[in-house]
Amino acid sequence: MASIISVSDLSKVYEGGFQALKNVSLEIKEGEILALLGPNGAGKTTLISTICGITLPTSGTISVGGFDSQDDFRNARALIGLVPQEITIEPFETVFNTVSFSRGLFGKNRNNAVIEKVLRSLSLWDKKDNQIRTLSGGMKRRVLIAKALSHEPRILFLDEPTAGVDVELRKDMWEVVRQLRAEGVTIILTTHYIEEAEEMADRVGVINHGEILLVEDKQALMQKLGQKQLQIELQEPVEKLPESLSGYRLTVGEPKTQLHYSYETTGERTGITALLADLANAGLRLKDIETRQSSLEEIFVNLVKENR
Ligand SMILES: Nc1ncnc2c1ncn2[C@@H]1O[C@H](COP(=O)(O)OP(=O)(O)OP(=O)(O)O)[C@@H](O)[C@H]1O
Repeated sequence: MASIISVSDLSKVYEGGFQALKNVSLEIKEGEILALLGPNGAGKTTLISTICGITLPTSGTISVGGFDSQDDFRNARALIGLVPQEITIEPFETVFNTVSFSRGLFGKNRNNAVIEKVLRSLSLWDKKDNQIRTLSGGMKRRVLIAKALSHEPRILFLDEPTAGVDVELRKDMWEVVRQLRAEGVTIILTTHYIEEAEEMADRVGVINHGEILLVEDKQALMQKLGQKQLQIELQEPVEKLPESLSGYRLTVGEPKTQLHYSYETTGERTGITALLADLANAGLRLKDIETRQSSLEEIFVNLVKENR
């Protein structure tokens, strides 16, 4: 697949001297969904804003559909729809007019058929005459997407599309994104949620402290990230594990009533069923069990170790 966006050696130092991006290079392929995963302050929004030409780079270049993001700003920007993190829409305007007005901002002629198609695809058509202030939070987010799509961009940026959104609505948003991809739109979304990246993306880029740590196919990355821990609470403390359990990746924790077992979520077998049976056979009585996923922070620590 050809690149639709090429970011090359991009750095951004904000006024005041803070360096938010450090020599970022990134190729975004036409038609893919790329998730940018990173903790707060990693530089995700800065990267998006710079690609969209809203923030000026300190050094480096960006090409969008072959247009330089600075020298050819208008042509580059016309290819992009941007859905910002915050909801900023005129409360008393109707849905239809809001979206139609956005199209005009890109110098495109009024085209009711396009606006209708966009609103229908986002299940907003029956709300077209409603004032924005009467919509639910989820619908307002859809209006933001509709605005971003009003000028028929080939690329859509979604900055944390599901932050603060309930589970049901999050799934809805995922469906909308999938549909857009099926229509050939290239989608870049930022997220804190591994689950979201796992669900949506073709490729995942991990960004931390202004640096891209890696960009990989989702499957390959999930294999790396797919470690979980089973924490077992025993009724009585153990000093040493019985010999019959030596085949398991099992360690005694602190206090000694705790056992830790780590396993691959992506593997065919987790070994949990056999482990629990063998614990019972060894006479160890369980009080409680709990599982936990490696946190983003732990994953980053591991990635940083691996990548330096
Ligand atoms: N206009 C600005 N001036 C100075 N520093 C800024 C400015 N905008 C962002 N920063 C800093 O740059 C860093 C990266 O911010 P950015 O918003 O890109 O992160 P992010 O990954 O999008 O975070 P979040 O997940 O919280 O949205 C942060 O430390 C932030 O404080």
